[in-house]
Amino acid sequence: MTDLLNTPILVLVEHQRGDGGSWRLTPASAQVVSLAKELTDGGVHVVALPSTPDAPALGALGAGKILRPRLDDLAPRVSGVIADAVLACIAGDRYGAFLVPSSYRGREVASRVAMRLDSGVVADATALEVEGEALIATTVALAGTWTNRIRVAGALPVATVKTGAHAVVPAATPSDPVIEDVDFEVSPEAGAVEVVSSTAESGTGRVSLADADAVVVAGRGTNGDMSVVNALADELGAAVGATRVVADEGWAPRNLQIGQTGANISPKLYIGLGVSGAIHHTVGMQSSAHIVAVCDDPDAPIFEIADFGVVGDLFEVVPQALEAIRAARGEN
Ligand SMILES: Cc1cc2nc3c(=O)[nH]c(=O)nc-3n(C[C@H](O)[C@H](O)[C@H](O)COP(=O)(O)OP(=O)(O)OC[C@H]3O[C@@H](n4cnc5c(N)ncnc54)[C@H](O)[C@@H]3O)c2cc1C
Repeated sequence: MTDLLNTPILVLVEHQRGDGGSWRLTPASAQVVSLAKELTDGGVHVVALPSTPDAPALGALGAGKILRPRLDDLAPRVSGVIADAVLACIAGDRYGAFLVPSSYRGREVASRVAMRLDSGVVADATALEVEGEALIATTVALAGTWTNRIRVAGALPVATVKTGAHAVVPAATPSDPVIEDVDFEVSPEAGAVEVVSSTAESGTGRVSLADADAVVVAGRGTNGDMSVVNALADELGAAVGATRVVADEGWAPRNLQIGQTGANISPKLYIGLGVSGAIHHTVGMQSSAHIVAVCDDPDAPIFEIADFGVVGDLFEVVPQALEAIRAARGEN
């Protein structure tokens, strides 16, 4: 059981467009708000960027206040602009910590905010607790062989939290969060960045890598045949990921690459198909809760971190697995 802070925690939350075009709180943000609630009895305030934030979802999680920076025509894609907005929000109260989901932009904003406040920052925390009045972050390193507990010091401890590090926990008493508009000045360095163009990636129709509870990952062993990977992902409602080899070969888009030079994921379930488990890949998935591997090489390093491994040809194993899943669901 963690000690508690007695000051509010500020969380920068992310939204995505839902059905009908309204802004919906992302699952990763809901997880961080739930985690923050367990670390303080001073309440949780959030910084939300859309003009119509998802107040019902934030209320269900017990957030007390929604701070809405006046972005007007400023670009929310520029991390310097968001850091300026967050700093203005922080100035309005005495916060005990600032937390952000571990997205690419989240890490950038967190480090900018920490630098401007001369505070410590930890990226990709898999757990947070309070000891006395100190925030302690847990991170994993070196292919999951090391766990670090790091005390985050400074005026306002800052941490980015990995997706899947905490469950979404509805508040015992839902709130009706107050929405407060916050004016802020854009710093010269943020103002010096201009978004020239911005193009939405065409959706795959699947859940995104960042928000997925389950991810099926294609390795070189697929030899470019993504059909089994897609079939298993669709059966499980999972996202599809890829190793760098698969992205390099053009068998999957680059934004699906997981690892040192790709995305960092920690879903409840990771399934690697024809993935050897090179360290450059495993650094990006080693904190997944359950790791399943199908690979024909019994000496592949993926089996050292797998909870469940099958040594075999993925083109024989996956169809059998699909049949078994459908039979268990009574679909056959
Ligand atoms: C600086 C740097 C950064 C890198 N960044 C990344 C990164 O971000 N992400 C990343 O993934 N990699 C990265 N890499 C590359 C990384 O080192 C590995 O080369 C890569 O992860 C290997 O991908 P793989 O597992 O798909 O292929 P392989 O290592 O070739 O493994 C394929 C496995 O599939 C097995 N197999 C073959 N056929 C079948 C079959 N029919 N059924 C079952 N199993 C089969 C093989 O036996 C083998 O074990 C980086 C490398 C460098 C140098």
